[in-house]
Amino acid sequence: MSGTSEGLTPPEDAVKPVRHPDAPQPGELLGSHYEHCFGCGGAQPHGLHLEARAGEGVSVTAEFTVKPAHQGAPGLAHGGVLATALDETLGALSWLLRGIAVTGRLETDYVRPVPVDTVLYLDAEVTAVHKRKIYSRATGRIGGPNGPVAVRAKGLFIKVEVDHFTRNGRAEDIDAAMSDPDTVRRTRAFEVNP
Ligand SMILES: CCCCC/C=C\C/C=C\C/C=C\C/C=C\CCCC(=O)SCCNC(=O)CCNC(=O)[C@H](O)C(C)(C)COP(=O)(O)OP(=O)(O)OC[C@H]1O[C@@H](n2cnc3c(N)ncnc32)[C@H](O)[C@@H]1OP(=O)(O)O
Repeated sequence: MSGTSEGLTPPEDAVKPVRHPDAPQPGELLGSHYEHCFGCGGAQPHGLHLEARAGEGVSVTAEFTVKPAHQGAPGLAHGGVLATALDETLGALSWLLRGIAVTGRLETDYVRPVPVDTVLYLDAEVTAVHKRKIYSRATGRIGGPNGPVAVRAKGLFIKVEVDHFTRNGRAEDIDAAMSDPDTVRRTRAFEVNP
C-alpha cells in the first residue's frame, strides 16, 4: 500500500526543476555538507556516512550500509534510520539546485525489511518547484542499484537562507562550524545562488 498525503502534490502552476549551471557534474561525489551531520558527516561515529553523487538533471544517487548501530529489531534496520537515509538523499538534491532547503514534509513507504550489513542503493530527483517549495521523490533498493525496492519517500523541502541556521542553531555549534574554512566555503557556494 502506498499513497500521497496532502501537501506533497505540486500545485498546477508548479514548474520543472532547473539544474544549476554550476552544479557538480554527473558522477561527482558531493561530499558532506557538515562533518557532524548524522546523515553524511564523517565525524559522527554512529552516523549513516551516506555518500551521494550528482546524477543527470536534478537527481542524485547515494549508498548507505546498514550497521549494527542502526538496528530496530534484531538484525533489521530501524525505520527511522531508513527515513533519515531517504531524507539525507533528498536533501543532497540541494547541491544540484545550489540553494539551501530544509525538510518540511517527508512521507515514507516501507516495502521490504532491510537487514544489517545491507547496502541500500538510493536515488532521488526533484519533480517540481513552486516558489520556495521543492517537491521530490526517493527510492531505496537492496541487492544492487537495480534490485528490489525496499523503501520509498516523497518530500517537500522549503528553501531557506543561511540565517535559518545562524538564528536557530546552538551558538557554540554555529561558531565552531563558521570557524571551519571548509564549512564556510560550502555555505558561501549556496549563498551566491541567484
Ligand atoms: C552555519 C552553518 C550552515 C550549515 C548549512 C550549510 C549548507 C547546507 C548546504 C547544503 C545542504 C546539503 C544537503 C542537505 C542534507 C541533508 C538534508 C537533511 C534535511 C533536514 O533534515 S532539515 C531538518 C528538518 N527540518 C526542519 O528543521 C525544518 C523546520 N521547519 C521550519 O523551519 C519552517 O517550518 C520552514 C522553514 C520549513 C517553513 O517556514 P517559513 O516560515 O520559512 O515558511 P512558510 O511556513 O511560509 O512555508 C513556505 C511554504 O511552504 C509550505 N509548507 C511549509 N511547511 C510545510 C509542510 N510541513 N507541509 C506542507 N507545506 C508546507 C507553506 O504552506 C508555504 O506554502 P505557500 O508559499 O504555497 O503558502
